[in-house]
Amino acid sequence: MTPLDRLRETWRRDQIFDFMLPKPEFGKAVDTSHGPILYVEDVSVSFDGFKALNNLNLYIDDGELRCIIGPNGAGKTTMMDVITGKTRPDTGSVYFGQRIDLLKLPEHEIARGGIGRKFQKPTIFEALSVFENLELATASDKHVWYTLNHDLSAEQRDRLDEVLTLIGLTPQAHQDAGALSHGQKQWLEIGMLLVQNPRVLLVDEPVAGMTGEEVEHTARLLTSLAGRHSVIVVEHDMAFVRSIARKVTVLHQGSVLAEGSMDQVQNDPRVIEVYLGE
Ligand SMILES: Nc1ncnc2c1ncn2[C@@H]1O[C@H](COP(=O)(O)OP(=O)(O)OP(=O)(O)O)[C@@H](O)[C@H]1O
Repeated sequence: MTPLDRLRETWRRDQIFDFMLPKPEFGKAVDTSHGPILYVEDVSVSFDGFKALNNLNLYIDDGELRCIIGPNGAGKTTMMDVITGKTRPDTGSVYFGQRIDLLKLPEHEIARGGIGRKFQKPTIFEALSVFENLELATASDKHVWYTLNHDLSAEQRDRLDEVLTLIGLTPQAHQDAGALSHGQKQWLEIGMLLVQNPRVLLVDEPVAGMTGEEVEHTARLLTSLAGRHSVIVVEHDMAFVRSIARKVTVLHQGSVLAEGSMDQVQNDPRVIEVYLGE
């Protein structure tokens, strides 16, 4: 890639990344004194009369790792869309901690305010290095050229180094992100969310298309995040879910069908009938 291509790529304007938008101040005000960090209560969403979510109730505790499974069309993506403000429910309430009503906030404020979402397809800057991608995601001034030409504070640099170690990409820090493997790109994108210190991370099918080794690395990464972040993982790969699961929620027809340990839900006859017996 020539320097001119690199410049063009850096100035690419076909995507607005959440991290380019201003950061609202409510992140630290999230009240988790009663345990949950997310309250999804009696939420229903209809598309042309079809109920994608049907009185869904879901509570995620501060710092927990929750796996969400369920057959195609169960409402998993719609649930994430509601939490992140992409879809507004017909009825119900969604709170971030006890006080912050997510239904009153636009999507970008939810993202910048502490609820990060990792889509299946990575959206990294391929022409920039791994480090520069993280640097951009960290920055408070979102003008790309400004960010890449101004020094990080010692604290920001420490956080970046910490995240590089966490995602296992320290040796690749100065490689172009475009040259990374599929799995490494996914970890970089998780890293770009982590440098913003989200309270909640929603991760959609993180291991799709990964090699066995990459799957293992992803399992270690996601389990290491629990405690400091609340992590919600939507995944169809049952071996992977088993390897990371503490508590599992099974969605079916827009509602919670079962919830509990992996062993409990795997042995639940209703779950076997609608999902695991497929
Ligand atoms: N924008 C939309 N317009 C109409 N129907 C929709 C829309 N979005 C989702 N649906 C429908 O709502 C239902 C729930 O979809 P959703 O994508 O949430 O399920 P899912 O559990 O994520 O499925 P998958 O595992 O296949 O990703 C499906 O029947 C889907 O076709």
